[in-house]
Amino acid sequence: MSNSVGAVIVAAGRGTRMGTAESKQYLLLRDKPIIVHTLEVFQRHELISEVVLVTGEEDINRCREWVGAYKLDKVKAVVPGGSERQHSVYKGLKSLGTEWVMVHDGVRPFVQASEINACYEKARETGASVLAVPVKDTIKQVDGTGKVLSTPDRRSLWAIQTPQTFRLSELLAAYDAAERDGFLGTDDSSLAERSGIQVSVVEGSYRNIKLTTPEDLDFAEFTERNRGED
Ligand SMILES: Nc1ccn([C@@H]2O[C@H](COP(=O)(O)OP(=O)(O)OP(=O)(O)O)[C@@H](O)[C@H]2O)c(=O)n1
Ligand SMILES: C[C@](O)(CO)[C@H](O)COP(=O)(O)O
Repeated sequence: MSNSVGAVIVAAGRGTRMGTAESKQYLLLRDKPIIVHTLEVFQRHELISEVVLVTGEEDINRCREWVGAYKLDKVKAVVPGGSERQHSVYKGLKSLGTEWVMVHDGVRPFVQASEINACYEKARETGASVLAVPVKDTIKQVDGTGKVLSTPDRRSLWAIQTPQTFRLSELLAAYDAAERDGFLGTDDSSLAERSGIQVSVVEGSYRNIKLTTPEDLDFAEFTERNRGED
């Protein structure tokens, strides 16, 4: 059986928490759109044979231009997303033709090649994997009025990142089931979990942040400045 690996990179969000006029995935970092930085990590990676980019309908043309200009020839399709991340991923999965899929947020440009390797190896070994870091803060469950309900044991809590890696056919079946049941999850693993897929964590880095709020851009600029030229 082929073990080809593809990536679905989702970038169809509006970035409301970032609060910029331009969607955050298109802001420039060292003169290059953030989404291009992310795509380049997968373009350079020897494991990845195919990439599907999911964007807003109105952004498809400029994304296709960047695919050409930055020689991102592993990007086989640029497709329109949906109203929620889950809908965007689903559309991307339907356009991919590999045995394995890594789903990755377009606004996580700092993922490392070594992390992609580790995620793939763990998925081959156990069936599915997510990149994650142990939480640093104490986490509390709080009700709608601000009253603390409980303090879960931090040793069992991980902050989940992307990539999230699955057999494409299994993840597609999990997405079909979620659609059928009207289930909406905030990551891909939650759909896989409810379909009975065992998912394992791979310990990653606190640097693989999801650029979400304005202070994340300070971190991104600092990180880029200190990385120097590739
Ligand atoms: N309908 C959506 C929503 C999100 N995403 C993508 O999913 C990733 C993670 O989402 P998030 O950081 O929440 O992005 P936004 O939805 O754009 O942000 P916000 O919630 O602040 O509006 C991003 O790369 C985003 O572009 C997507 O493809 N389609
Ligand atoms: C998939 C994800 O990045 C894992 O941390 C996250 O759940 C995306 O959530 P968002 O609500 O789209 O920010």
